[in-house]
Amino acid sequence: MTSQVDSLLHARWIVPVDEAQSVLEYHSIAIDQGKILDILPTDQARERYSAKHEQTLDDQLLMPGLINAHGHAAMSLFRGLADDLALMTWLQEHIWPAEAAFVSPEFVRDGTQLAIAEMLKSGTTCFSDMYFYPDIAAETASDLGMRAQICCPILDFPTPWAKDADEGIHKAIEVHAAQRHNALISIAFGPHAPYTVSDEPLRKIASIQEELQIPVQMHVHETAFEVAEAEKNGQRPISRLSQLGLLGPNFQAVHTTQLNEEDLSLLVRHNVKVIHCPESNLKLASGFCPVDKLIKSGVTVALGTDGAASNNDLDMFGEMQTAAQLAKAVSGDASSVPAYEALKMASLKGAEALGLEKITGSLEIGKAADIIAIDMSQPETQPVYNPTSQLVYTRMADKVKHVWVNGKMLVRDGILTQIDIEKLKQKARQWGEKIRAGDSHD
Ligand SMILES: CSC[C@H]1O[C@@H](n2cnc3c(O)ncnc32)[C@H](O)[C@@H]1O
Ligand SMILES: [Zn+2]
Repeated sequence: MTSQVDSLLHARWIVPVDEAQSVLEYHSIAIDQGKILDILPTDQARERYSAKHEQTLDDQLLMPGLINAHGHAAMSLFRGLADDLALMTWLQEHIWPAEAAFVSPEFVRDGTQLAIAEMLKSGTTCFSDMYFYPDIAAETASDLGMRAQICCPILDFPTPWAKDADEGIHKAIEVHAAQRHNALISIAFGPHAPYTVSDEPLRKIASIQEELQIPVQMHVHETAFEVAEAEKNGQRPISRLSQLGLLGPNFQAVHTTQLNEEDLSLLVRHNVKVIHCPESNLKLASGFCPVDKLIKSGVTVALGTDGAASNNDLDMFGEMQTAAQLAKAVSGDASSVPAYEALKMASLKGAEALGLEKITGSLEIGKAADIIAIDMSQPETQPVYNPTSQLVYTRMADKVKHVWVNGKMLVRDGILTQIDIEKLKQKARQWGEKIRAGDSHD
């Protein structure tokens, strides 16, 4: 007697991302109702299960979908608008004026779709977003079947979405309530940075997040300039956030390129999650996150691309490679962030950072079927001594063949199943023309 399941995937390799750092050969995954029901040797799977959809993935590797733990999805429409600039010049003289002129619900819908198309095609199945109109971003991700943490933006000054921090907090609570039954979407507070949000709203966020258990994501210690400016007022930002009661296991600190011993011990003591965005830090010359030191101190470090205007792509395989290589350069130790650790940062650690580790981030029985299939047959991946090494140190994003989120196939043979890519590219080109012409909506 065989058990009937929705899908059965037979793979040459499976990298589940587990404690044992397993690499399974000739194993299969049984999927039912969007979840992983079983992982077992293929000969046993053929005896035990029959499936509505059965696929044999010769020369392919199955692994958890990647988790992009920090970004600004709709900024894909600003890709290449302002390059080769330091953070504050880039933000104040180029990005914030462009956002004031062009960001609208339609901009966010189209830009988020463009980002999701790019992320899915390169193997990301879950992303964290911090941008204006988070209600629209949540709806867009959910409609396309993508998993996301949506961080509602909170800044002291007027933005396209809220007139001040108080309104941002109020609207964030509404978005949280509206999305609470959506299995694909989780909502977080997104206070932008210590230099754009004052003490009063931060205290408010600290108390609400504790009560409602809503995560908080924030750019923190991104540059030496940020920390030096804060020190002029007598306190480093991490120390200030600690005093305001914001630091805790639900706090996601993005960047942290500047950490002294006191900062580090606060992050450790409060079990703060760190989100490392190496390519954005390199491009904006922001500094280097001491990843090796953080991991050795027991801090959960996840990976993010940041927005496409500061990266300039949303390729998490590339980010993994950069993270593994940069960690070695920064620590002066070639054994820092070995391949499997980089893989964990882009999957299981990402899920842990976003509080989604019971749902996604690894291939485990009972978790959602958020899975990607990688073509390992190309010349640049031969020979395969160690599949994990190929995944991190060679060019892999273009080898993503299939993608499933919650058991639903969103990419088949490299083609998006839910998105009309030609129509989407046409919309992106139209936005590009409008923005180039400086033709704002008001
Ligand atoms: C709160 S909405 C997001 C806000 O952040 C801006 N942004 C994009 N990238 C960065 C970065 O690396 N550091 C700081 N702020 C960034 C984005 O343009 C929006 O205004
Ligand atoms: Zn960012």
